[in-house]
Amino acid sequence: MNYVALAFLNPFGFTVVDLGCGECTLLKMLKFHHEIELLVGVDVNGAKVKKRMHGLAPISTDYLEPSYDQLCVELYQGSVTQKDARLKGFDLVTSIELIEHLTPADVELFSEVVFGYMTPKMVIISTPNSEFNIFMPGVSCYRHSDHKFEWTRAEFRSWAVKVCLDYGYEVEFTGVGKAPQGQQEAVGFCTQIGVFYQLGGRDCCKTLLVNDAEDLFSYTLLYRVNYPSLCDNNILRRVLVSEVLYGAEKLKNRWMEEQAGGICDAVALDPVHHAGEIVAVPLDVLWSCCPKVSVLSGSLGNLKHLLMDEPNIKLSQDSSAVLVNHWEQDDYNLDDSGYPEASLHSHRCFRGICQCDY
Ligand SMILES: C[S@@+](CC[C@H](N)C(=O)[O-])C[C@H]1O[C@@H](n2cnc3c(N)ncnc32)[C@H](O)[C@@H]1O
Ligand SMILES: [Mg+2]
Repeated sequence: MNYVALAFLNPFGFTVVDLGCGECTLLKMLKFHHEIELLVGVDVNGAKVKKRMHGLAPISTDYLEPSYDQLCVELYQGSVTQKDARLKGFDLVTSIELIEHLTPADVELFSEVVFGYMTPKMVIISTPNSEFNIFMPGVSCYRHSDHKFEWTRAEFRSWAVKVCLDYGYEVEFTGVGKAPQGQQEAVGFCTQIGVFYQLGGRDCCKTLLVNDAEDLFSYTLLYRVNYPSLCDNNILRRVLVSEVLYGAEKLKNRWMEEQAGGICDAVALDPVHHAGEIVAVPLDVLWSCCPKVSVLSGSLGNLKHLLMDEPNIKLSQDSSAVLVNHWEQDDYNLDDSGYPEASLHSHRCFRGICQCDY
């Protein structure tokens, strides 16, 4: 799929269904297209889907470094000859090497379900081109024992043109797998592909009129997963908190290095003297020194607001600074309100980062 084709679709998050998804090979490739927000697979053979569906689960980096992309993957067991209301109105339906496995009567139902009921903006259908079989050693009839037919280019074209007339689409033909030199025009591609575009919106043509009472959920949901996304407020907070803690720790370490190498050598290196001390890293310093923190929070005000009720972050009483332990410790000494008291002796400062004795 190229970006020109995608540009024809909804720019605010695409929805794609792969009919006859089998082992989810196409879905596994499509999940890397950032534009796609809902990716659905349907196959009549549920066992086949179940065997491979976990390959569509998010991996550890999706959780550790989530992006703003949103993606939900759903897999269903069901037949393309039956309607399911959850599959209506998608941007794109793909059907790769499926229709030749259907009886002619089921191809009719497929056309009605896909173009008349699901009414996607775009449909991509691939099927073998029987004219190419002369180049396939050992193929005397069909390429696969389960094929109910294999069409010539003219037969595919005739079916596709009828579908367009019936349901208000236009079609372009292409393919993959070139014939030997000089014979491409006479024979065509190994696999022929029709790319169908819906004409003039969903209301202009013979779409099947289905009212809500008739809407069906005939497919069985096998798998559903939401990828972690920074659009989810809980995930945004989790990532922001870890960036704040990381940034504050780094700034504190820089400050300690400065202390150790400069004026307060003896003091800074004496762990006993500093036990229980806390370093205050001002939010505005974090904001300007940690690009990820500023990008994730959007503004200094937001940063303050987002951290205020965060149990894993200790803020100073006026919420202007993050408090981190001077030395690696398990706990701070907190007062009754849960925060260190504000009797700050800011006797050692570096870029606004202060060591405070509580
Ligand atoms: C040749 S495989 C193609 C699989 C996949 N599209 C690919 O290209 O790797 C055909 C798939 O269509 C599925 N299939 C056959 N009849 C179907 C039907 N009526 N509804 C949904 N899927 C069907 C089969 O179970 C099989 O997984
Ligand atoms: Mg096939």
